[in-house]
Amino acid sequence: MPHFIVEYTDNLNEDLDLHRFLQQVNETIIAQGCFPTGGIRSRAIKLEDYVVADGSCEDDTFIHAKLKIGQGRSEAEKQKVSDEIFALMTDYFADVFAKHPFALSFELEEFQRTTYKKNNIHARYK
Ligand SMILES: O=C(O)C/C(=C\C=C(/O)C(=O)O)C(=O)O
Repeated sequence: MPHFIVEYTDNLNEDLDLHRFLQQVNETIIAQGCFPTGGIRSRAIKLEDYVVADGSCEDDTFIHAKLKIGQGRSEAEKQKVSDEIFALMTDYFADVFAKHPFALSFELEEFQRTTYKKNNIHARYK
């Protein structure tokens, strides 16, 4: 299951349309052609308890996203999906960057062990 998980600080709440962002993330992942559409699960998690830097600025904000995938993709495939997702994030959150003290980051992580899975959504995309 490619899992896309984005965490965001709650002081960004009013500035974000995360459903539209997650839709675009899924479209980006599907367009790669190497991830099963029925396995893609994206979600956003609002952070209420966090500290940025030395904690002196309550207006500090951040967004961190992670794409978790199974093993087997080439380095080129992993680099391409990472580059495209971070480009989307940079573009999508450009207004946030202009308006707030803001840290944006992304990582790709591979599951180190086989995941346990049972998923009947795949049948829809066969
Ligand atoms: O292999 C994995 O665990 C991740 C994965 C796909 C998973 C599913 O399709 C699923 O859970 O149904 C992947 O393509 O990276």
